[in-house]
Amino acid sequence: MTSQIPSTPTADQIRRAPKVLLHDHLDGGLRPGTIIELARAQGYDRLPETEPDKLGIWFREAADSGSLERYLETFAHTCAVMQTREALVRVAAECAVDLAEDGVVYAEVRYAPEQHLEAGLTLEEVVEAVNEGFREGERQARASGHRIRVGALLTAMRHAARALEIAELANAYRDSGVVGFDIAGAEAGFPPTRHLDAFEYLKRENNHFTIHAGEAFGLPSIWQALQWCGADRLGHGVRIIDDIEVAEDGSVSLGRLAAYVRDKRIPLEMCPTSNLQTGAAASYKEHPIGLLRKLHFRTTVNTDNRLMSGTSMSKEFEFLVEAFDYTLDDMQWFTVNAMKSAFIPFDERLAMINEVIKPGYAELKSEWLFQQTATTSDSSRRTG
Ligand SMILES: O=c1[nH]cnc2c1ncn2[C@H]1C[C@H](O)[C@@H](CO)O1
Ligand SMILES: [Zn+2]
Repeated sequence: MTSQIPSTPTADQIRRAPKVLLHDHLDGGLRPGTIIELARAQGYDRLPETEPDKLGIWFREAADSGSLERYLETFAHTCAVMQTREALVRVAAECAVDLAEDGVVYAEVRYAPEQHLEAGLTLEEVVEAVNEGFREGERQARASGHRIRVGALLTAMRHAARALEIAELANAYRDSGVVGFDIAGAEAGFPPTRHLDAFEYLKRENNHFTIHAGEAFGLPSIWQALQWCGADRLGHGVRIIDDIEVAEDGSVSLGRLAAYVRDKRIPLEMCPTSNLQTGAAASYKEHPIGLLRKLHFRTTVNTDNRLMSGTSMSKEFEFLVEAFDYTLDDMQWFTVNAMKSAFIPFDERLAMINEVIKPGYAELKSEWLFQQTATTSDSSRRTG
């Protein structure tokens, strides 16, 4: 019999637990201090604050608008300072280091190369700079005792018309650090089928892609992403809840689309705090991830934009532990789900699960078991 560890993990255990992150934007995760330094060095004078703590708060509050469109406006400042090779290398390296220090062992970090061309870089130079930064960050993390592997996802902006070009770029770099493709940006009015040529190209190339869908717009967006475009995963996908009915007696019935998503094991890249900010969910307790996890959808936990949401993988798990009483077993379930859904080869995913994730959780659980015996024998000595 496998034991179910009932304890609520502490913040320290959550941080030390191995975590896997599939949905994190490079331009949504800069350190506030880095933005300020890069802005000074580059003569960018439009930052709303020039002191790191205040700038961090400004991003969070500005992103707290309840609207995806207003949330996205804040990226003008981060993209503005990510236009040179040096800036991109630095931001990518710091991203890998910050994730590793937070206990993330595998991450797929996305960005839109087309948003980093203003100072004259080519698309290829952008990809190479970010790759160099990720490799540098992995090295720095290893030197300070953390292990992380970071793959890049290339995003095309859904309001623009460069998706095929970016898909070709992702394909060209698939053996050099880029593990897949994505589309992002305002969802309403920009359905995924606008970029069908890019998705069809990637399918012909046997390549992988995820699509932001079912975040600000509902079921039609998810349906198109899966049934027209053939997405391997859904970015957010939170609105799949609109196709699930819970009756007063607690019985649950799934519509055809929700059943398809669950039965086909389509990974949902859920980002709770981001969803609260853009109005896709009202509170952590009411976030659909609770029900979706119970119903065995292939749910994963993600950060989306650590800067705009003032979050980290550990914080997202802390919020969920608080809202749903999750245990280390639940955390491991989400983490294994995420690793299974990654875009790297199957044998490498399996090795991460068996050699890194499971042993990491086993160690944390064994600490808990020893604490239990210590507490029990202490109290039996006292009472005996
Ligand atoms: O949650 C999101 N939904 C849609 N688009 C997003 C989200 N977070 C970030 N983006 C956009 C803004 C970034 O500039 C772009 C590439 O990372 O992706
Ligand atoms: Zn996103």
